[in-house]
This record gives sequence, C-alpha cells and structure tokens, in this order.
Amino acid sequence: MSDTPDHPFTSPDSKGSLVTSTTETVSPSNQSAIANLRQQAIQRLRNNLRPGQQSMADWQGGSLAVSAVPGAGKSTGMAVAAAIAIARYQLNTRKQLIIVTFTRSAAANIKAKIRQSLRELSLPQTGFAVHTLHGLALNIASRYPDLSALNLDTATIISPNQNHRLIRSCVEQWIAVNSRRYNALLEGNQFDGEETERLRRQSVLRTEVLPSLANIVIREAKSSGLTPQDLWLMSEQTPDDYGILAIAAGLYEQYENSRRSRDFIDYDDMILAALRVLENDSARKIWQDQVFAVFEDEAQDSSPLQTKLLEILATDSGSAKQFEITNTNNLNLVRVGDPNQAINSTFTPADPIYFRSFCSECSQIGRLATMDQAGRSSRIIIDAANFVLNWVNRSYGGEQIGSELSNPKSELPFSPQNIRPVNLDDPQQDANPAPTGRGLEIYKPRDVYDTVKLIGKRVIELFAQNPEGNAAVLVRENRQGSFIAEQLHFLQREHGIEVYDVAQSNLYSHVPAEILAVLQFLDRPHSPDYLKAALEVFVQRQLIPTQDLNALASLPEQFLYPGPLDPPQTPAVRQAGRYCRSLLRARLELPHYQLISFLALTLNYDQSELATADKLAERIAKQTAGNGSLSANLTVLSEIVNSEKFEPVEAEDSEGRYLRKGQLTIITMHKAKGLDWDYVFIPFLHEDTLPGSPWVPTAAQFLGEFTLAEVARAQIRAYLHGKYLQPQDLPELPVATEAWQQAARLKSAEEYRLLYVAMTRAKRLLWMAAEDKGPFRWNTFNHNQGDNLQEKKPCPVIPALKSRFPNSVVALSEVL
Ligand SMILES: Nc1ncnc2c1ncn2[C@@H]1O[C@H](COP(=O)(O)OP(=O)(O)OP(=O)(O)O)[C@@H](O)[C@H]1O
Repeated sequence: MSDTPDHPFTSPDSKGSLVTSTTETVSPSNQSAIANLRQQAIQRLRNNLRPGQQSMADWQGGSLAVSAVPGAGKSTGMAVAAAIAIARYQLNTRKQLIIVTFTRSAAANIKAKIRQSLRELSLPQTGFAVHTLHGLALNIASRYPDLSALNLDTATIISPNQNHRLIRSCVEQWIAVNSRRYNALLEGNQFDGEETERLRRQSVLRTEVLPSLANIVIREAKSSGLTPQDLWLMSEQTPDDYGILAIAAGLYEQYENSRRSRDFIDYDDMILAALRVLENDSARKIWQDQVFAVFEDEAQDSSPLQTKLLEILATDSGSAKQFEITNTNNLNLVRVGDPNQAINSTFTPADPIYFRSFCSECSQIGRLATMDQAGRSSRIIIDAANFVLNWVNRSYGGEQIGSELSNPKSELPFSPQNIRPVNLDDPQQDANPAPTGRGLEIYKPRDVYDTVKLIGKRVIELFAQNPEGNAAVLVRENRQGSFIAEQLHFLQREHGIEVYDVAQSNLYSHVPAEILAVLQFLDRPHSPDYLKAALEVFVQRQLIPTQDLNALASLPEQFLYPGPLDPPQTPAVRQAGRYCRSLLRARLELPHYQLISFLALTLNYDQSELATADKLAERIAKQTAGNGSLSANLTVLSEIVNSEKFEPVEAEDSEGRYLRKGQLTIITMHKAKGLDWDYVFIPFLHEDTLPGSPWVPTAAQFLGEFTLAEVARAQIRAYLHGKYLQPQDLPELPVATEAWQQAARLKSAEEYRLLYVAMTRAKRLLWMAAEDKGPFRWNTFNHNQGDNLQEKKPCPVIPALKSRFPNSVVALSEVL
C-alpha cells in the first residue's frame, strides 16, 4: 500500500473541526509531545500486527479490499486498524468510524478489542460505532420515520418461512387471479385428467411448490434490490412452458401488497427503509458528514443491497451529489473478507462473486491487500485445507494457485489463495502449534455407531492429556448432532466431560415453542396432549422429576386433582401435580399480558432466554392489540412457532459458551464459522451430503426434472451476476434445465466451502471420518426404532486426502 495520502480525508483537519477540545487547551510544545507519544504508541500497536494486518493499519483513506485466509486475524487486524484510524484522524462523536460485522457477538467482540487498543493509545472510547448490518439500517430508518416509511411502534417485524400465513395467502391470491398459469402447472409434463391425481397435484402446488417458490424468490429478489416489476421484465427474456419468473413476479407482488396492508416488515425492508432515507439529499449529507469511513468485516456475506448501504455511507458528502455510487475511488471503505468462507449463498442472496468483484476493482487501483498467513493451526492441518481447496478447484476444471486471486468471473468454488504459516517472530502466542497425535487423522468406521465410539474414546484420551484443551464435533445438520449427543451422554456421567449440544441448548425456537406448550396447557388443562407436552417441557427444564409422563397425561383430572378414592400418588407425581396446579393458579391471578414473562421466570430461563421471552411477549402484545385474550395470544404464538424463524436475543458472550475448556461442543459447521478449538471432529463425510446432489421431491415430479424455486433462483442470480460483471450487456438468462444445473453447481461449491470452513476450525487435531454405512436420510433417522443403515460413498475429497496424507489414515484395528 502506498503511504502517500491520496484522499481528501487524509488530512486530519480537511473535514472540519476534528481537533478535540483537550488538544486545543494545551500549549503547542505539549501538543507536539503528546503527538509524539501517540505516534510511538501507534507504532507499537502496528508492530504487533502481521504484514497483512499492517496494510489495514496503514489505510489512509480510499477503498481497500482485504482478502484474508481463515485464522489470519481479520477481526484483530480490523480492531487495531480502527483504533489507529481514530487516533490518526482524531475522530470523535461528530465524526465517526462505522464498523460493521455480521453477528451481535462478533460486534461485541470487536468493540472490546477496539476499546483495548484505544486504552493503549490513551484515547477516550469515542469516535467509533460497531453495528450489525441490520442494526445499522434500523438505526438510520428509525431516526427518519417520515422518509423511511417505517414506523416501528406499529409495524411488526417478521421473518417468514414458507408455511407463514402471509406466504400461504399470497399463494392463494395468486391462484385466484392466474387460472391460466395455474392450470398449466396442474397439467405438468402430462396429465390424463384423472380426478384423484388432479386433487393430489393441487395440494402439492398449494402447500409445497408455490409457497417454496414464493419464499425463495421473494428473498432472493428483494435482498438484491429487485422489484416485482424487475422480475416481470426478466420473465419476458426467459420463455418456458410455465413462465416460472412470471409466476414468481406475481407471487412477489401479492406478498408485498399483503405485507403492507398488515403492517408487517421483513429484514430486507429494514435495509430498503434505510436506503429510502439516504435517497433524501439532506439526510444523506448529515449521515455522510458524520461518517468518516466504514470498515466491514465478513464482507463475503453481504448482499448487493447491504453493500449499497455501506457504500453510500462511506462516500464523502462533497463528492456525492448522486445517490447512485459509480466509483470505488470516492469511497472511504475497507472491506475485509474471505471469499472461500462464503457459506450463506444458497439460503441468502450473498454470493462470493460480489466480494470478489470488489477485490478486483480495488486490485486495479492497487488497493487489494492479502492476509494469507494464519497462526491458528498446526502445519499439517493448513496443508490439508490447502490441499482440499486446490483439489476441489481442479476437479471443477480450474487452475490452481497462481491464477488471479480476484477474478470475479471465476465459477470455481474457491479463490486460489493458500494459507501460509506465520513468521517465526509472530506476536501470536503458540502460533501454528505442534500437532496432537497425527495432527490430521482420517478414519473409515464401519458405521455411524463406530464413529461415536471412536470420538468418545479419543476425547477421553485428549482431555486426560490436556485438561485445558477444548474440542468440538462439527455436523452438517442438527439431527446428526442430537444423535452424537445422545450416544455420548456417558462422557459426562462417567468421565466428567461436559457434552454441549448447541442446537439443543440454543435452538432458536425453543423459547416460543416451550411457552406455547405451557400456555396451551393453561388454556386447556384437561387435554391429555397439551398436558403431556407441558410436562415434557418441565422435565426438560428439570423442574419436575423424570417419570412416565404417559401415565400422568392419560388421566389429567386424576393427576391434577386426585380424589380420596384415587390410588395414592408417588412423591414424583405429587411434585409434578403441585407444580402444574401452581401454574394454573397463576393463570387465574395474573393478567394475560404478564403470563409470558411469569412463565419465563418459572421455567428458570437464563438471561438471553428471558430477553427472548420478553421480545416474544412484546411481539404478541403488538399483534393482538385490542384483544388480549389467552386464545388470541395462542393464535399469534402458534403462528410464530409454526411458520417463522423467531430470532432469539443472543447473549453477547454466547460464543464463550461454545469454547469452554474440557468441554466437547457439538455444533453445526455453519455456526462454527469464526470459532476455533484445539481438537475438531468432522464425522459423516458422505458424498450424498457433501457435495450432495439436487433432487426433485417425488410428489412434484409431474412438473419436470427440476424444482421451480431453484430454477427461479438460478435465473435471478444469472441476471444479477450479469448486471454486476457486464453491466453494458443485457445478461442472458439460462432456460429451466440449464438453470437447474447451475443451481446444482452453486450448491456443491458451497458444500465444499463449508467443509473448508469446518477443517480450518482445528488448531492441533483435525479428525475426519467417512463411515461405510449411515442412515438413508438423517432427518428421518430414528435409531431408537431400529432404523436400518445403508452403504454410503465417501465424500470425494476423502480418498484424495488419504492418498496425499497416507500417514494420517488410521486403521480401525489400531484403535477399536
Ligand atoms: N497480530 C496478532 N497478534 C497476536 N495474536 C493474533 C494476531 N492476529 C491474530 N491473532 C490471534 O489469532 C487468532 C485468530 O484471529 P481471528 O479470530 O481474528 O481470525 P480470523 O481471521 O477472524 O479467523 P476466521 O477467518 O477463521 O474466522 C486469535 O486467537 C487472535 O487473537
């Protein structure tokens, strides 16, 4: 990076009164002494950074793209760079650096690091604000309700899934006014007119195919800034028998109308509302004058619309007469990310292509920095991760390292960037630690039961050797996690090793679902089903002893209010009965609006669960305004539980819970991103999930060998990619069969990136397994009912890894 200032912001006083009042009152000689001391402190902070991190610390205005490998110290580098920028430009409450990260816990983390660095520079804790993207958007939108058209006092924030009433009703409305298109769908590939088949197809279209199309397309289009009108125009370019994009446009239009009429807003509306505010010249100027620069972490996960918001804020108000951004040069924007860790692209419109394209633009003006050294893992783990990256790219027909890092047009799953170990004088303690065992261990267990045995045994050995260490099993889906947790229950009992199943203890829906179960019981205590569901919650939360709940629930009256002639109850039953009766009394004594908070307390919720319950109570109160009866509450709550992803209020330190020493954490690969453990286990590496292959549900095969939702998604992606990469040409959209293949490629590329993220979580031992036999599908697998296992093919990376790292292959005879 050049040291020469080349941006209007580079002179500290070029943007007005940046000099703080403290410096104004000291004498000139003292001022220069202070400046010297500060300069030395800045130098000290900078010297503690790696070369790649230093390029961030040396930022002096303009755009900067930083492409970093896993474990390179992105957040550490960004926090120090932020503190240095605050010092260098004497930022304050009126002129701030905005730092944007992906999650609340990452925001808390980076805030703490910036504060620490500011202390080291003897500076006050001002001059910056850390936000999540949605938090930032909401902040802007809610300060200007007239401009944003967003009134949070009346609007309800929703995050619908395909079962949501809003999606269902937009499907019904669409069908009512589009009989021609609907009939074409009913006809499908071929149809003999038979009545039962017609009814079956109707049901599949109404309850599965169209809701799924609506849900996917609305998110994909809306988060990319496309309107229903844009989809209509695109549909004219892609003639197919069904007019898939035209159906999508119609559904999206219905959705927007219904949403507005009910005063619902979704997460994209927050970003759109902020953008509406910034379209206004004077509001935009106020924000741009206040924002000195924007630093963004995890930039590979942003959607085009989110990026647009950041770009506008990062523009100098003097140079931005326009709302549209056309030139990366005018921005004060640092974006740090790793395109190889883009793992949200199949369920959000984030796509590594956008960050790659930013890297490419920056590269052309000499403003692309790379952070390719990482101290997290042992050498062999780094070698294995690099090997996988190159092997996968080669199997996609790509060039390996050496080809251009930032080529945005590349369709390869990975950018060709190898991880390098850090230098010997690196400031990180115990950087690139010595491996434990073989560092990389690859197993071929007979089946998934062998796997859990092997993991259990290895964990006992590892913690006996190093009680200070921590470990995690990374799984692809929650069902795999609960299977492992169940099988490894004995570790706690017999060896004092805590097994922490993140999905079980942190399932986003557990608070709404538990409150619903208990409220349903309070509403109808004599229903055996409701009683049993509530008792299950009480047992789960250890409020009543474990016992045969069926026996209690089958005769609710006798259990709750035993008469003198009924058989005597055991102490456990009596305790459960007392507990239930106390809740029933509370229901009579408390007003409905207090019931949820009361239940949250009685269920012994922790802080973040209590906050989630409060958020839930508030949401229900808003939606039932004017009718606070218990049944109205129940209607709203059931809808939330059944058809939404109700976001919990996560404690800011939630990640610390996953990393405790002496604990085995079971967590999904997605959630593990950004974290690391000494020992990482990745079981169940089978070809059918990794990379997996797209499939059409049998019920929907009458429409053809593709799903409408994936075809529409791939077509929208192709349009957006074209718009970003060749804005001068009208992008050509793929026809349905081609779009289906593109969707498959997108999916398998993402699965490989997910594996790469998982592998790079390990510090000292990376343990991988591909079993000979596993369940047909995990989500329907019930080993308690003796479900059979079937032969499985390993993920194709596994045989390649084995031949490249033969010493890492562990024979079962050595360990079982
Ligand atoms: N300059 C440094 N001096 C000392 N330790 C460092 C430095 N940079 C990073 N580290 C340490 O390296 C580890 C990884 O850093 P960090 O979590 O910031 O990496 P990351 O790039 O965000 O990783 P990932 O992309 O895998 O999420 C942390 O433990 C951090 O404290």
